[in-house]
Amino acid sequence: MEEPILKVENLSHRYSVQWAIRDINFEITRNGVYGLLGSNGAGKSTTMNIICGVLKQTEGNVFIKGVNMRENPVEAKRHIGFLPQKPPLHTDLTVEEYLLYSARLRQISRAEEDKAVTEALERCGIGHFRKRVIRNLSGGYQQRVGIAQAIIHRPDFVVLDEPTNGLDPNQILEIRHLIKEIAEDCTVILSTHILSEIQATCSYIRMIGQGTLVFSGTVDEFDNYISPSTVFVTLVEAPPIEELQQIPGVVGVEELGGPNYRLRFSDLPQEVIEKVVKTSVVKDWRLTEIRMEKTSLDDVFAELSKKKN
Ligand SMILES: Nc1ncnc2c1ncn2[C@@H]1O[C@H](COP(=O)(O)OP(=O)(O)OP(=O)(O)O)[C@@H](O)[C@H]1O
Repeated sequence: MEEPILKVENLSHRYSVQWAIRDINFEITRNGVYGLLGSNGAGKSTTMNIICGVLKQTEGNVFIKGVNMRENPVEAKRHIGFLPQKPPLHTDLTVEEYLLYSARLRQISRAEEDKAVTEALERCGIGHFRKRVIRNLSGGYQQRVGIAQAIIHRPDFVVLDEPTNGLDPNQILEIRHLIKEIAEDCTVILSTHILSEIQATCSYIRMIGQGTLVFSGTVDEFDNYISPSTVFVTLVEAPPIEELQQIPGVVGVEELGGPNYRLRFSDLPQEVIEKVVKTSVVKDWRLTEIRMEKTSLDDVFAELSKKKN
C-alpha cells in the first residue's frame, strides 16, 4: 500500500502547563484540498506548526510520506511547503529577491533557482510584480508571494494557515482560486474557522474542537452529520393543528404563517414524509410542497465544537 502523504499519530502538545491538543490521529492518503476546521483557540495553528516541524510536539509523531518529522526533520520538510498565519515575508526585498532567497533556503541548486523562481511567480500570477518591493504590494498580492515561497520547491504537500485572513472579498476569491489550482498537483491542507471557506475550497474536513479531533470526513459527510429532524410542508387546505400532530412519527407542529407548517419528527425522515404525503392525499389537504429541512453547517460546527472525544 502507498505511504500516506501525512500521518498524524497520537499527537499532543502542552504549552507550559496547559494541553493545547490531545491525542490527535489522522491520515491523508490522497490529493485534494483538506480543511482543518476549528474555532479560535481550538488548536489548529499548534497542529499545523507541529506538522510542518516548526514546533516540537510534547507527545506523538508526524510522518510526511513515511518520514518521521521528529527523527528526520530535514528530509520530511523537503516534501512540505508552509505558509504560516503571519506570512514570513521580508518586505524590504523585491518579490524576485525574496523568492530567490526562499529558493536558497530550500536548497534548490544555483542552476535551477532562476527557473524555480519564474515558475513560482507564474503559478501565483505575480510575474508582472517580480521587481516590486513587497511592502508596496496589496494584502492579496503579499499573500500570493507567501504562497509562492511555499511552493517554490514543488512540494507534495502544502500547508496554509488561514490563507485568506484579512483579505477583501475579491482577494479572497482570487486566493481560493489559486489554492485550487495548486491542489491540482499536490495535497493542500488549510486551516480556517470560516465555514464558507471550507465549502468554497475544500473536499475534505478534519475538525479540531477543544484540542481533540472531533470530525474526519468529506465536506458532504460533514454537511449530513446531523440528520434532519424537521420537514417543511405547504397545505392549502390544512386541518386543525391537532390533526397534524396525530400523524404517526410527528412530535411537534409549528405554524409558519399562511399554509406553511414545520413538522418535527422522531422517526426516520423518509418514513414520516411518506406518511404525511399519504395522509394529505387521503384527507385532501392539498399538499403543494414538502421538503426536509437540513441542518446548517453552522449548526454542525456548533454541535461538533461541544463534542468531547
Ligand atoms: N505560545 C503559546 N503559549 C501558551 N499557550 C499557547 C501558545 N500558543 C497557543 N496557545 C494556546 O493553545 C491553544 C490552541 O491555540 P492555537 O493557536 O493552536 O489555536 P487555533 O485553533 O490556531 O486558534 P486561532 O484560530 O485563534 O489561531 C489556545 O488555548 C492558545 O491560547
